[in-house]
Amino acid sequence: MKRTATAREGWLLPYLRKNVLLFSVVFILGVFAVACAAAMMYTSGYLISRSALKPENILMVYVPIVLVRVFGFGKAVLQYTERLVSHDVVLRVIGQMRERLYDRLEPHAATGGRSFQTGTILGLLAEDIEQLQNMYLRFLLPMLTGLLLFGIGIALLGRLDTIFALQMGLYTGFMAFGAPCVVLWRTLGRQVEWKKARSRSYRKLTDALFGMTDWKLSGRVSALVQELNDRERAAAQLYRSVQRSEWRLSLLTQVLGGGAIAAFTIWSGGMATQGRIEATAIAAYALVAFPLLDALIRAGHSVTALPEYRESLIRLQDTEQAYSPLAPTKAATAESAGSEQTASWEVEDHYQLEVQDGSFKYPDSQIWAVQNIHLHIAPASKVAILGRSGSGKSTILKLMQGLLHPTSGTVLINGQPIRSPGPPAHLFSTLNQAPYLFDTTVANNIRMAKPGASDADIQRVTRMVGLHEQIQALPDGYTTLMQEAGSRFSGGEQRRLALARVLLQDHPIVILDEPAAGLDPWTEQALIATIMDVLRHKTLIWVTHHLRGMEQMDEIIFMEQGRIRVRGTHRALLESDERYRSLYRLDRPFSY
Ligand SMILES: Nc1ncnc2c1ncn2[C@@H]1O[C@H](COP(=O)(O)OP(=O)(O)OP(=O)(O)O)[C@@H](O)[C@H]1O
Repeated sequence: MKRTATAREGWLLPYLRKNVLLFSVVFILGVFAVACAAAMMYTSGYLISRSALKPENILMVYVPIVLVRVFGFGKAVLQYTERLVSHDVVLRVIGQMRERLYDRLEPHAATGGRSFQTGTILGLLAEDIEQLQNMYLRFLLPMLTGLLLFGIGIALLGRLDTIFALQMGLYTGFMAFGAPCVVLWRTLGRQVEWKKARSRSYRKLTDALFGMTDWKLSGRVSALVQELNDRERAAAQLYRSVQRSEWRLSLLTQVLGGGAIAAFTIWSGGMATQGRIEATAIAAYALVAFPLLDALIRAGHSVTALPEYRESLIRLQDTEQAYSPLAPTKAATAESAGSEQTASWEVEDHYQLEVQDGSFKYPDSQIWAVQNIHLHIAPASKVAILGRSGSGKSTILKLMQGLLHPTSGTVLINGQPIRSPGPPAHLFSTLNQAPYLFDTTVANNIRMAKPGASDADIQRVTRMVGLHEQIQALPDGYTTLMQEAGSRFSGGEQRRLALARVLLQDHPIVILDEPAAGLDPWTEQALIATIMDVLRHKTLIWVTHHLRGMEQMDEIIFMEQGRIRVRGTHRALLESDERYRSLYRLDRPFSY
């Protein structure tokens, strides 16, 4: 519920609200730091003028001397503290944002995800969220400080000379905000284009890295490098053009700032001539403008980066939406409305999965991915889902895990309809054909499934999957480094290590997504035998194209174009279904 509200409010407000106290402290520190700088310049100006009048006694300028030191010291301390607190709070916020995005993406990673583009995701996690850090540090906080000081400065000046205050208000207002807005308007298109080019570059680069072997085999690496270079160059050209506009803006504001100082000096000279201020205050008025104008210019400049922040925000919101579980059916929503009782899967040990007349259509598709599915998977039962590519096997898995919600019909766990954000992650483990082994020790690779697991726990599961002796024989036993992507282990051994992870996790339902694909028949047979043996007490849902091991399943479901074509035990299907029989013959030519 809380998560949904956060998603609705976007990526800025919830974090501002959550850390309002710390943000207020940063804002107050920022204002006081500039105020201290202004006070130091004012007293310095006064001190210079007073000293020029040759005071008879040093004691006559003693107080301004002390004040200059106090303000100078105060400014440094306040600025340092403001940086410290602001970075602390912003880094916390960035951490929370990355966690939020990760939570959204993680469930989809387990099942392959929807249009999962690693480059886009890396770009989001690294660059876009980083941009939002700047949004707080370089835009929001300086802008608030700048506006407040601008208001106070003009109001104080207005007490001395209303006309001059109005003129300066308009002049500095144009300098600080008007000129950057003009530059923003002129560079808007190029900024958006640059941001998109960067994002495309990220995508292309990660795509190229993943397919590097194929690029090498096709002998086209130099063409790829050339294309990547061209993209980078085009993006850099756009960036340079935006930068040039910003440098011009910088020059313009510095010149206008110089004009403001000159105007102040002339005005304060006039005021002193009229006897409305002391002559010693002329320099003070001229100097006090420096830090104030500086804060104002910084605030104004931050406006030019707004399109970048906006692009990052849009991309984050789009990704969050694309990876959120799709809206539950009206029936499921009505059933769950107002019921705050604990879902039964949170309290029971045995899990029963049901799909009642489930159908699903992807939002951008005209055809049903699955239609009128009825399934009942009892605790510890073994069910295989077979079918050609595109027949709807993965969609059923996603429906059962709550990653998708049926367009019509219901999915239940222990009699409770699954509703957003889906059943807890500790219900399902997945064993697939490409487990990733990280470049750390063998023990750590297994322990990642359950971070607190002891060495004895790890050895128990490696014994179960038949790898203990082999691991012990490695140069450093369980602390041997895995080497890149587990290259010291064969394909079959890598799957066994992944099976050890699944055993350590000890979740009640295990999804086997072609875990033996690509292995030779003997290794495949041995692996399947181990899987069936060590996971015999768990619910198994096995998605496969092959029929090896089907004898051991309680039910085989044969999918075709999103529907269940036939179902039954291996023996029953062999007897009754010609298609299944011929497939079995093809798959296992020597055993039938
Ligand atoms: N994100 C998506 N958007 C639109 N259509 C989709 C999407 N994912 C799958 N489909 C379509 O839904 C149907 C079922 O796809 P699904 O991935 O469930 O099949 P599958 O049996 O798991 O295939 P495979 O064995 O190749 O993984 C297919 O027609 C597929 O094109």
